[in-house]
Amino acid sequence: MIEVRDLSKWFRGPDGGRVTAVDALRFTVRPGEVFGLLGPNGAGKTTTLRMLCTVLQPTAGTATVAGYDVVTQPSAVRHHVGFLSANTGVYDRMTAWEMVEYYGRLHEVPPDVLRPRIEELFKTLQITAYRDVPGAKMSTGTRQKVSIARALVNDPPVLIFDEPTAGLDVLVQRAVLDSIKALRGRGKTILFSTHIMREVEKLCDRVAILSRGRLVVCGTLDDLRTMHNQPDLEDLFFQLVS
Ligand SMILES: Nc1ncnc2c1ncn2[C@@H]1O[C@H](COP(=O)(O)OP(=O)(O)OP(=O)(O)O)[C@@H](O)[C@H]1O
Repeated sequence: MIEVRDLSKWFRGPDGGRVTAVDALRFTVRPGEVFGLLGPNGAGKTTTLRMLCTVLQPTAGTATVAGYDVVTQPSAVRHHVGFLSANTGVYDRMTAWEMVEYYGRLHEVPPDVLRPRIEELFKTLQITAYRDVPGAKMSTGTRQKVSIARALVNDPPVLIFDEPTAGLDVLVQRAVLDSIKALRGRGKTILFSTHIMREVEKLCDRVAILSRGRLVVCGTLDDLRTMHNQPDLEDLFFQLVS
């Protein structure tokens, strides 16, 4: 479960003024649900996800992830969340296996559990052939799949993905989306940001649309279409954020 209550983040802008990146956000993501965060560039999606992963400190408000407070219990949050972004680090000199194993050890996964789990993840993500290939020699798609394996290695209950399919070809995109669906089937709480409406339509149980740091609307796609009398998601998005 993810619970976000009046979460805000301000930055100091280049002119010394205040930039409100995230403004009093409120939403809940439940186990077994895929929740999509949509919004134009600069809407505050990445800042929100980074606060939930404890990479950034909120300026105001509260958030809990898997029942742990992001400000007062950051290390417990990190143990219960798998985070993935388009540029999650894959080290050039480590092989796929070494990298995922390293993160498993960091998360204190017992050795007898770790090996079969990595084997299973590599099989599901179809990267077994790359287990001994170093990061420097991997394609973008393979690097992203290794990052997914890394995010899942400790089997966290909550997954936070920032534009997980950015820059990937359609085959890898589909593999990533299928993995997300399978994770939902296992009762994971999944929050992800995207610009791709097709992904949202295929995957999201509920969405929140952000604009200039504020939540403009939140609900199921059917709710939003009915509420705004607009069957086309892209047109609806345009109507709400422009
Ligand atoms: N470290 C920072 N210092 C100052 N301003 C920042 C910082 N990080 C983000 N911002 C500002 O906060 C706002 C929200 O940025 P954020 O990256 O969260 O948006 P986003 O919705 O993820 O955009 P995109 O879709 O382009 O990734 C923007 O105005 C951005 O310029």
